[in-house]
Amino acid sequence: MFFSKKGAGLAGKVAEVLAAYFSLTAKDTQPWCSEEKNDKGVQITITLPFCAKSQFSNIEQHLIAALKGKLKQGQLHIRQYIDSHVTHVEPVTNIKNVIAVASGKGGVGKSTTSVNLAFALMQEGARVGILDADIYGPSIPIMLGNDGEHPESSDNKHMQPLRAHGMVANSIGYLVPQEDAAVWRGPMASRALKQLLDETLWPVLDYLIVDMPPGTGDIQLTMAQQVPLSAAVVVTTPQDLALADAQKGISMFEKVNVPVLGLIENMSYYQCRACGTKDYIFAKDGGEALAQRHGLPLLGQLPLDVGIREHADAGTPLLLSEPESPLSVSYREAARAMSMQLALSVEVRSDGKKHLRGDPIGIVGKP
Ligand SMILES: Nc1ncnc2c1ncn2[C@@H]1O[C@H](COP(=O)(O)OP(=O)(O)OP(=O)(O)O)[C@@H](O)[C@H]1O
Repeated sequence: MFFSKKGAGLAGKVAEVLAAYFSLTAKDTQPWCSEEKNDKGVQITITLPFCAKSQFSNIEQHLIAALKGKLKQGQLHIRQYIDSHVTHVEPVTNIKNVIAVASGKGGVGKSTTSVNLAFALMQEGARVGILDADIYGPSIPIMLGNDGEHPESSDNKHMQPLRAHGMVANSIGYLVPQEDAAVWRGPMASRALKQLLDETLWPVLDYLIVDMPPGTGDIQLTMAQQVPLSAAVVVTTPQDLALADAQKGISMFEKVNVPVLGLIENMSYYQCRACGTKDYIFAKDGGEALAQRHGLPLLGQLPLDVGIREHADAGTPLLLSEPESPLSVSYREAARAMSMQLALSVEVRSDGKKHLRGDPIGIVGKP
């Protein structure tokens, strides 16, 4: 068996085509491509550092067509491996990347986006969990359809995460009545988040999506500092008021040195089901302009859609109920863009996999 030098031979050519496919440079894609000679001939393996499972067959077809006869079906193997990325705080056992989903303004669809993004990442082949840090208005239990359930604990110190539709989750909403958490002061709220994060027996996860409380005040700042965030995503509507607050959200993460991977514009437009006309209820392209101003990618633009609201209220995740709908396709595009942006723009942890200990003892089943 023989592995070629990265960048040479057929693997080098594959890297070049792959670079054009993803609008990157061959320097970016060369480390993903390796070549091996065995009794079947030259075999090429591509290891993507982000999740994009739904695109594997498109990528394969594109490469075979572009490399005209040099690469054949059965010669190419595509897989993905998501690394842990650097954080300023010690990582949480078993979690490779904690990603905050934040918004400056309340009610812009941050929780809805968190849940749909989490399932979209899962459909792209990542192992994903969700943590509801919206201590004052936890809505994840309703959106996952398991409101009223409680985490189990065998030692009164650690909790098993809840499981819903293949996703692991925890939320203050599973632990205390909402009226109780609503009156907590800042330090208690941040302590609760830290406990939820540290005392849940998370299985190995590529991404833990954290639905942050809305706003950019002291509580959110403390949370952003205490949680080992690899990065953040900011959700906004295109409306001026929401954009001004989203801007504050971006600045808050900059202040605590957490990279912002991009913006998601929610409620971008409403499309009439009868005539197809698009109405820009909250103004047009505000998210795009804000993203441009900050040199950030616009990861996605989602419409105001009754289906998004209905699935959130019913606890039947849109991505699972209607996986092929244009909305689900848009969420998966946003998930791939987010995952790719993390892989390309944030450094990989130098101490590697030390914090990955396998499934914690006592955990039932796999995610
Ligand atoms: N794209 C959308 N289309 C239709 N309804 C939406 C969309 N996004 C969110 N909603 C609805 O808007 C309401 C607010 O959404 P959500 O709870 O996700 O916002 P939030 O920003 O997390 O709110 P909070 O500030 O309370 O945490 C919910 O009723 C949700 O179902």
